Amino acid sequence: MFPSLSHDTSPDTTVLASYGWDDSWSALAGPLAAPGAVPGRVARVDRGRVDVLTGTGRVRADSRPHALAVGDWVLLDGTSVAAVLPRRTTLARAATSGRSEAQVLAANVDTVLVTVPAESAARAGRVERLVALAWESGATPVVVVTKTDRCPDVAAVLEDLALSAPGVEVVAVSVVTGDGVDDVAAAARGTTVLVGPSGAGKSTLANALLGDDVLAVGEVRAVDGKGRHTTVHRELIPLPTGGVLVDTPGLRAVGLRDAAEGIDRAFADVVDLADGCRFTDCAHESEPGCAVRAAVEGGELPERRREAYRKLQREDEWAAARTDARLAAERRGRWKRITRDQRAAYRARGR
Ligand SMILES: Nc1nc2c(ncn2[C@@H]2O[C@H](COP(=O)(O)OP(=O)(O)OP(=O)(O)O)[C@@H](O)[C@H]2O)c(=O)[nH]1
Ligand SMILES: [Zn+2]
Repeated sequence: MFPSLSHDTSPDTTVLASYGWDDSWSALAGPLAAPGAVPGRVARVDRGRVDVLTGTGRVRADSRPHALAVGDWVLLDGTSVAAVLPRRTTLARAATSGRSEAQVLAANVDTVLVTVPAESAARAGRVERLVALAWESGATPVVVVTKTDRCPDVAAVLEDLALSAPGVEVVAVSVVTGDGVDDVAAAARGTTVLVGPSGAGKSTLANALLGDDVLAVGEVRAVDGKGRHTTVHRELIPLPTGGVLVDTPGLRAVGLRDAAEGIDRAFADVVDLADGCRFTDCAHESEPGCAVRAAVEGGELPERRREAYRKLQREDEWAAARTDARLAAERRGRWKRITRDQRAAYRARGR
């Protein structure tokens, strides 16, 4: 009933596959399917409405009551979302502007390309934060050093970053010379997002990855289901080298939230050392028998790594406390309502 890749090579399936549809999505969709349901991927989210890319074109659909994100796979019943397939990964950040919930930036992302301009790569703090965010989401981070044409000693930058992102692939690219564009394309496995500070070269790199399909920044040519070229917003774009690029605005500065595991993975070197601390809840500040501080003093661990780890942990704990405070306030509110309702019921009975 659903386009399955191994058995069906119709144009619809080919188009759907270019958005990332595969046999495992098809298997997940099966049990949720009502007759006539059409699978598609969310490319754009507005209030209560979504743009869904299906095998036969773009459909504007009513998403209520689902809370959808770019990258979600859904089943459409006409122009309404009948079902949402379970997410493989969820890229979320702490919401800004005083709200304490997380904000889902994209769903089902496989690869997070963390861009850092070669000239400012020494400020690795941002890289560490974004690598932690990527690990936490369930995706695989790749560090991309951009604008290498402007940097006299790329090798030193790469060496430095390897310390800031242990176990993470690091690639170097210059869109000016073209060096490394193929490496980035190869690293962009599955559904990919580009994250990093403003001016890091994300849009330029996206255009380079998209090759000839590019019209201008903000617009690309895409082939619709009928084989026509149409201009679409660049939210979810098939890459000519395979994979899909998701453009998520607002992925420059991110706050971490509920990201303890992601942080630990991004700081695997520090966590390894922490196994040797005397206290299991050691904060690596002034506790006796701290193996992390001993490693810093012995020159095995850069002090900035210890500091960066603590900083992200504190931030994450603070976000968690804020969430707890909100939940507590909600509980209080609910309790007030319950007692008020009870009193009202009591009075009503007494009459
Ligand atoms: N020298 C050099 N300049 C580059 C390279 N890639 C991008 N740039 C320039 O860097 C500037 C910023 O590039 P963008 O692609 O707009 O950066 P961005 O990360 O998308 O920035 P935001 O949209 O603000 O997040 C532009 O002037 C680009 O032309 C490169 O490989 N080498
Ligand atoms: Zn310690």
